Amino acid sequence: MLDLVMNLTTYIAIVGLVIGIYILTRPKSTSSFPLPPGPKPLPIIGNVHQAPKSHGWRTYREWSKQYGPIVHVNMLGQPVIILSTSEVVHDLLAKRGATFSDRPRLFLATELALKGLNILMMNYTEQFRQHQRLQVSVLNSTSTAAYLPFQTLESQQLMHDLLENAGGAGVDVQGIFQRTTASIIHMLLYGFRIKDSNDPVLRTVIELNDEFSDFIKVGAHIVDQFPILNNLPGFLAPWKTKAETHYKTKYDLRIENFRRGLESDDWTISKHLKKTVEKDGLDMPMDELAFELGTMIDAALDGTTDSLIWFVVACITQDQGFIAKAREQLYTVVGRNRLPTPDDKPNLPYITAIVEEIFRWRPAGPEGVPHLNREEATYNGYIIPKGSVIIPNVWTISREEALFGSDPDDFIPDRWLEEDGKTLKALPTAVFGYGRRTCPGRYFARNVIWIVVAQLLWSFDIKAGLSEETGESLPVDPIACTYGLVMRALPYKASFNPRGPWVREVIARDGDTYGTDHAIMLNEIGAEFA
Ligand code: HEM
Repeated sequence: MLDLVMNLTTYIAIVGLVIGIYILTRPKSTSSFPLPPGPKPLPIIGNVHQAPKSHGWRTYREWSKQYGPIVHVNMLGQPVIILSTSEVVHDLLAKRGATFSDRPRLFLATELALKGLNILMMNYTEQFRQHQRLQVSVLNSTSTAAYLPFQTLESQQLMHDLLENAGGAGVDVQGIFQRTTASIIHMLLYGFRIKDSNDPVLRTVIELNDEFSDFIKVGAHIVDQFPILNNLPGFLAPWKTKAETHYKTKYDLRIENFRRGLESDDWTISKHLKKTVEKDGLDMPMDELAFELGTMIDAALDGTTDSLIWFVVACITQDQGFIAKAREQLYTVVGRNRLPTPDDKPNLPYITAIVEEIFRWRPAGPEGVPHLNREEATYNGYIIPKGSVIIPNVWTISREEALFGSDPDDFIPDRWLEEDGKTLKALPTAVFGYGRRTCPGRYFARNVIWIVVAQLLWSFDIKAGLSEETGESLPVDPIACTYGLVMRALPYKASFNPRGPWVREVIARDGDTYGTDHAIMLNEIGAEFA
């Protein structure tokens, strides 16, 4: 017991000493401009005592109401700048991209970036730009158009799975939607489909994503504020083991998937990008390329699936007539003999408006992905110290009343359409980030979500699931969610009942797609790339 107390005392003393030295020797700004306003800090610890323990975006919204669109907080000496309007975030992250495109050093996440193995957390270096060029070559609007047939196929499979398994009392929707998104992206990258929501590859990706989401929380790990603590021996720095275990599991998974992608008989994005690396003579080890592909898997899976799961929450809790409006357009344009397809998109603007409203109402990443400024900057009379963690406060930006109206917490797709009901308004979407770091997967994500939303509304009445015991509707809380890099709705049950006999007929004909020869589809995509 005494040993334990001694160890703890020594630990606290060493950590305290290291922090003290760090604070005293930290470089100070000499600018005469003031810092942006924010909650009043205490000496040394700054605003640590006021920092939200979870769901930070809710506190940031309150702070933005109190202090304005640029808020400064001090986390043990680390400046954090929270941006809360579309104008401010564009001015800094997009227009001043040369300064504002690095990533903060969030130790657990950055450890991988330093090894060249975490693209999301890499600084905006030449090494990062090489990866970005490769990603954009397979995710731009033209390339992603080639994936539409496969995305449609998986959406049909989803309709089939829901028809078979999710009627009556309903099911927990998470696994079914995760399988759909995971299958699309694994098929394109590695050549295999995911046919079961308990598939071990899918479960491992979800677990790693959840862990990473925790690593990347701003202010959650003391080593982020004091990188110097990383020099402590392993037994005093438990985060090192955590990061190492995460890294090893990720490494094995990514290398194995990449191998499968390269050995596939058919065209895959793995093979395509390996060829590009070789043809262009890029200096990129193959494990780094495997990690680039893995970043696409992680990014695609969470944001896309969670947006779909929030859409189901909107159908259950927010219907002020949007479902009827969507159906009217769907049945006029598509009829009852087939499922909607991407070819219908120009004639279904209301579905496009619904997709934009999902991103606004429940942005998958409500605190955005943090940036960091590599130079001191001044803006609107304030100083933004070099090395500040910049948080694009996506939750609040998506609720700007001047842009979206006075009812920003409600789900109203109509706000995206001009009076003619056909033309989409030029309103900003915050969910995909900003400037040089804007999400390269946005075309891919929009396409998947559009197809699934159109087919779901065409096929099913979507309601809350029923209690097995009482048969009563189970409550679905529209704000209950996880906290991390992404905001996932807490598990809930929903039921999907076909709208009529025509749905059964169409899904019986087109729904079960596991007999389809996906090799032909992949090779057609390959031919388009060639
Ligand atoms: C609704 C779905 C999605 C959302 C909400 C989303 C959101 C984001 C955000 C906010 C960022 C960081 C932007 C910034 O730093 O300013 C990002 C980066 C990224 N996304 Fe997405 N994303 C989605 C889907 C996808 C998909 C489908 C893919 C790939 C197939 C993808 C690939 C990436 C990659 C590779 C990055 C790293 C880029 C960088 O660090 O600069 N994302 N995404």
